[in-house]
Amino acid sequence: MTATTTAAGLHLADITLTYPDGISRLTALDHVNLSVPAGTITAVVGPSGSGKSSLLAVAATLVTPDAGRVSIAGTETTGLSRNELTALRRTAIGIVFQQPNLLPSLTAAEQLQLMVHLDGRNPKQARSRALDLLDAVGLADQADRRSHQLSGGQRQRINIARALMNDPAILLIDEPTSALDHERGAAILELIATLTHQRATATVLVTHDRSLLTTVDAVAEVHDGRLLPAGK
Ligand SMILES: Nc1ncnc2c1ncn2[C@@H]1O[C@H](COP(=O)(O)OP(=O)(O)OP(=O)(O)O)[C@@H](O)[C@H]1O
Repeated sequence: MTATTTAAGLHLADITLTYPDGISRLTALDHVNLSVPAGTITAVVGPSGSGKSSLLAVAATLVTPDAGRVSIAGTETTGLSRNELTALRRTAIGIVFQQPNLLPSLTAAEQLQLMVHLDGRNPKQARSRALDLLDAVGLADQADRRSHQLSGGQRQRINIARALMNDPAILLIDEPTSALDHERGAAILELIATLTHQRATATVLVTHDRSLLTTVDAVAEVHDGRLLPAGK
């Protein structure tokens, strides 16, 4: 791996995160190190309450850890202002939440175009980019349908396409298959792997479904806030 590739990915170094817990504090992440090179996908697995969502929130720069460093596509986030972090999230990080949260009044293409409008950028190319991405997730023929006319799997594909609208270097995905049956879940995982390799994103995927882990490049197992040695 070259130094450039290392810088281009997502790097968490010696992360500790605690939450207030009565008179003491609960350690949610305990000296966690995780490196995800560009163009690869790492699955984060572990029991309920082990720290998976906390790890995703730190990687997304939504939560500041007590200690440790987060590097996003070559940018060290320590010391950045709130505005700088917001800008970094908009340009470099795509987040796919468990629930698609699509707006009922918008068509599939508009759900994606909205990302560009919200960002205050020129919307001229938004439509063609939205159509390209819908094509990439296998929904080219659904661009003008509204969310209630789509299946759960199709909505999750839109959710993923939407996270890619700003061409992020880092893609963070929380339980994308929890609402789907095994076959549709496997298809979504295949899609995420393909997009990760094609678009060279550093992808982190939180999942409970270990049967889907054959599709990923690395598995990070979290127990009580600690990362077990990397495996696959
Ligand atoms: N905002 C918070 N305040 C206090 N404690 C929290 C907070 N968020 C999470 N925790 C605690 O931190 C630990 C890790 O939680 P986290 O949500 O990261 O686990 P998880 O592995 O994502 O769990 P699940 O699979 O159930 O979603 C748990 O003990 C949880 O109770």
